[in-house]
Amino acid sequence: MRPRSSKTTAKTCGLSTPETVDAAIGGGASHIGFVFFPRSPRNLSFDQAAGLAVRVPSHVKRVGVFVDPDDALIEQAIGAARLDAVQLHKTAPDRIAHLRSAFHTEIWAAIAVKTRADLDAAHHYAGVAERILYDAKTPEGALPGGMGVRFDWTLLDGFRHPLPWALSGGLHTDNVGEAIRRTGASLVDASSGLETEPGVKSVDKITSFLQAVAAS
Ligand SMILES: O=C(O)c1ccccc1N[C@@H]1O[C@H](COP(=O)(O)O)[C@@H](O)[C@H]1O
Repeated sequence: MRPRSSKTTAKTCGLSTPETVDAAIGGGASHIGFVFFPRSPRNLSFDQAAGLAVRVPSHVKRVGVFVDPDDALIEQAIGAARLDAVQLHKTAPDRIAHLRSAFHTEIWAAIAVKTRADLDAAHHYAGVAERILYDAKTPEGALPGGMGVRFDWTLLDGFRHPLPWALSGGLHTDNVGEAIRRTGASLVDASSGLETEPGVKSVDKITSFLQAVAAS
């Protein structure tokens, strides 16, 4: 059991319809994630992202999810979806430093976690990212996120976080309360746990997830 200084907030990720964006906003999500990765079943075109982004009020932050993106993708996505932050998977610290100085945007560095040693990568992002996202390591060849895989939350026990952080990987309505109590996360992030099939978000699952976070 870990102490928390304030209520936990939630990012609902991989949204692709107006109904699910509205459900996330109405349910109290602090962040909404839009995926820009062609291999993902949640990938958005710039036009789709622009249409969804206009529904999001300013108190809810728009986060773009990328896998080692090139500059052109980031630039177009930031413009289309009016992103407040970018979440970068499999992106080296020097590359992140470049993107940060080129685009002056808030950066979340995703760390893939399976063992305690994996956490040490977080230290390489101090000074170049605003937040670490601890996500589960997925199987070789699979998408680096959005797979519903969780990691052993006890690995975070006693770890000295170099930056503000968020917890993700396999979270859903039935385990998010325990995840928050166990880790003390102040921000949690879920994607596939809010779906009926890959890429198809459920309004009911989004609503119950956000209720579980609020009740924790
Ligand atoms: O959601 C995706 O398709 C995705 C693709 C590539 C990188 C990250 C992706 N999603 C992120 O993965 C984590 C965990 O997802 P899940 O809850 O385990 O399904 C989450 O942060 C998503 O933003």
